[in-house]
Amino acid sequence: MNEPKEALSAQALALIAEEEALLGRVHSALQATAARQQALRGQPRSALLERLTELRDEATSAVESDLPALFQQIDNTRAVLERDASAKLPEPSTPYFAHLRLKRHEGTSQEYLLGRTTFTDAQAGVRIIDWRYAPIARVFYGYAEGDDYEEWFGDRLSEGVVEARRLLVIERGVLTRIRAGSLHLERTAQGDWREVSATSVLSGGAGTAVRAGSLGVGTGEEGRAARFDVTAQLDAEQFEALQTAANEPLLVLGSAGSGKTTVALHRLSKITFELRAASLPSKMKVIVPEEGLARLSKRLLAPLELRNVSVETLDTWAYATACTAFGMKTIPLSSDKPALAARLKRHPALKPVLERQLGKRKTKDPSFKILRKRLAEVLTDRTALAEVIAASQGDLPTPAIDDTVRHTMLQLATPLAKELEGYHPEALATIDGLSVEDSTPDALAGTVDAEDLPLLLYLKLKYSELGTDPLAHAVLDEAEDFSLFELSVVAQQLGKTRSCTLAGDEMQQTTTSFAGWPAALAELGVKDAATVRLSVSYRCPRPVIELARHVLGPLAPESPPKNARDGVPVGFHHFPEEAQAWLFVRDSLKDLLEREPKASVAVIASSPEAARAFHKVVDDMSGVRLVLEGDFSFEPGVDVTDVESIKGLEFDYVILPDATARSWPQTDEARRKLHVAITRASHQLWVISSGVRSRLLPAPQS
Ligand SMILES: Nc1ncnc2c1ncn2[C@@H]1O[C@H](COP(=O)(O)OP(=O)(O)OP(=O)(O)O)[C@@H](O)[C@H]1O
Repeated sequence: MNEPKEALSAQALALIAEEEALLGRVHSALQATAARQQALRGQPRSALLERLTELRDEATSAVESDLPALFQQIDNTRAVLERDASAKLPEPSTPYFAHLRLKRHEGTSQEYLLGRTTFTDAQAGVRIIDWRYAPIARVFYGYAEGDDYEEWFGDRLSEGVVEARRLLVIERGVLTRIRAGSLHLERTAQGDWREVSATSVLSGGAGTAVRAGSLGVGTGEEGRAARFDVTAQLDAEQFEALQTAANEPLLVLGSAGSGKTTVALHRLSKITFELRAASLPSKMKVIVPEEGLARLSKRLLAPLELRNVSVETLDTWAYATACTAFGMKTIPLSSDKPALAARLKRHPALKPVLERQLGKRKTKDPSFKILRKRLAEVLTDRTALAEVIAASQGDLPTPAIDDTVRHTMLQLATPLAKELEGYHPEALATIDGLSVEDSTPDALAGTVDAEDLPLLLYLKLKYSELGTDPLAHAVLDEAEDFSLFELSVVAQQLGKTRSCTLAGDEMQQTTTSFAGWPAALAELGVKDAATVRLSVSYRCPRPVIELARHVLGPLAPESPPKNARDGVPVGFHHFPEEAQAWLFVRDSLKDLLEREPKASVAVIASSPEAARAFHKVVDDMSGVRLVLEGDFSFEPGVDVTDVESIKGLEFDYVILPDATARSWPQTDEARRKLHVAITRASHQLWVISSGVRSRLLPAPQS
């Protein structure tokens, strides 16, 4: 629980009074403007000008007592003339998220509120500026309260002191939180204000030291306070990254939870605003590797007023692009494929082999059928595949050759349905009602894998164009998981536009596709992209970051992220048997859900099979969901999921239920995946093991 302090200081009381009065002024000004817009909507500009002249004439001959009312009418009419009567006003429920007061050296003070819609009412002393383009926003993001600032706005130098810099939460029109430097105030459910201590805010609400042995730091209690808008919290490094020109490519790097997605999506918002084309969102695309992150990105885009931007997973994007490029309504996809073949098809080592094998073949605009046949020739050529394995330098094992050849041969077979054409349906009826080829190797006949689509598109590009609509900007999040083939197709969609944002972290690659940033940028045609490296870790507390670095071992970057906040120690729990371990987790989850019904918890297993097995232990508990296809609801409760589904996501609590040597062996791939799972925790992490503990974890302390 956040313990209220006894009584508020005079400084805190003055601050609350000032901010509440300011919000009151903003609401009145917005209400008055909305009423004026309503009253004058539909009136032609000429009528307004005429009315203004009349009022001025009246004022010259009016008696003194009538003057205030006349001046008021003049002001109103002028305000409407200056402001388009249909111009969008800030949303009164959340009109702004920050307050800045600057005292210039020459002595004048000026107040600015930061929001998403510009609004000025000079008479009421209200000025809301748009964080995306107002030059003064640079002062807000670049300086702290009390700092001297010095900024050039055009050719004018502005100097002074940042007198006030406050983050605010306004919920349904009510001010509920204020943060001014180290002073943090919160409105209680009863409507009073209390001061919250900095440590309790950082640790998620509990404010008391929590033993590693108990799960729960109070983060998901009833009545958890709304968060400050992340737009208000962007740090100077992140804000600077957003200043990259709209038509330039940008690579955003940084450790897990450093704000790469945040920067990429805010850049999208800024570019949309700068280009100011109403139809633009349809030409913007966010592409991410997995469904879970696609869903999260959509949620994050909503408050940035980018609901219409298309967010696609690599698979859905490749499928839609292939359908358009090959003029097909549907493409039959296999429902089952060997993991090793899928890895081979994404590996950069395949590219030179594919190019060499197919480079000699000249055909003008080959069809899907022809390209598929040519690709299959390579994928069934054992000598060519052996070259790919050798060039992968240990990333791909030799059995990948057999798996790929066998699988491709099955896909090349004529579908049984086609062979059986002409037979009477009754002769083909099966006992279980399924089609004759279902669940047999024949089910693969005539299909392609999702991984084949980028390869086929890449091959098509060798001979012709894609024929898809050009993109104005593309965000590629978790870009370390994009294959060179996918990047080359995105490059074609961007065309001459080089406007794109790649966000990534080489430590988080969970597939075999990463070829290194220089190769990725070259494939995308943006070798010279500006690169920013975000250095502050926001999501994870220090104990979690330390464990994540330990797990990476020799792969860990030299310097740890900066400014990690303190947090609860990681809980390590070892049991002789899995059954005991899981019963212990079940009881802990039950207890946690009772105490903190608003908490978000992820149980992240090493594989979908392990997630399914664990789920059986808790499937009778309400608020527990098995999520294996990325269909996260982001509701409070427990998501039982696997490591392949959670890239880019975050949860209050994370439990790793199978931290065994078998699930997490000493390989680079396991190190990176375990690191991804660990860094999803924003408050507390539990690592559960049974039998032989994973050697990637620190030795238990005796
Ligand atoms: N400047 C900031 N101040 C406070 N919180 C921030 C800031 N920047 C980002 N965050 C928060 O940190 C968390 C992680 O941000 P984000 O998901 O953008 O990181 P990421 O680098 O993309 O993570 P990952 O590598 O796991 O994909 C989010 O909750 C986000 O709102």
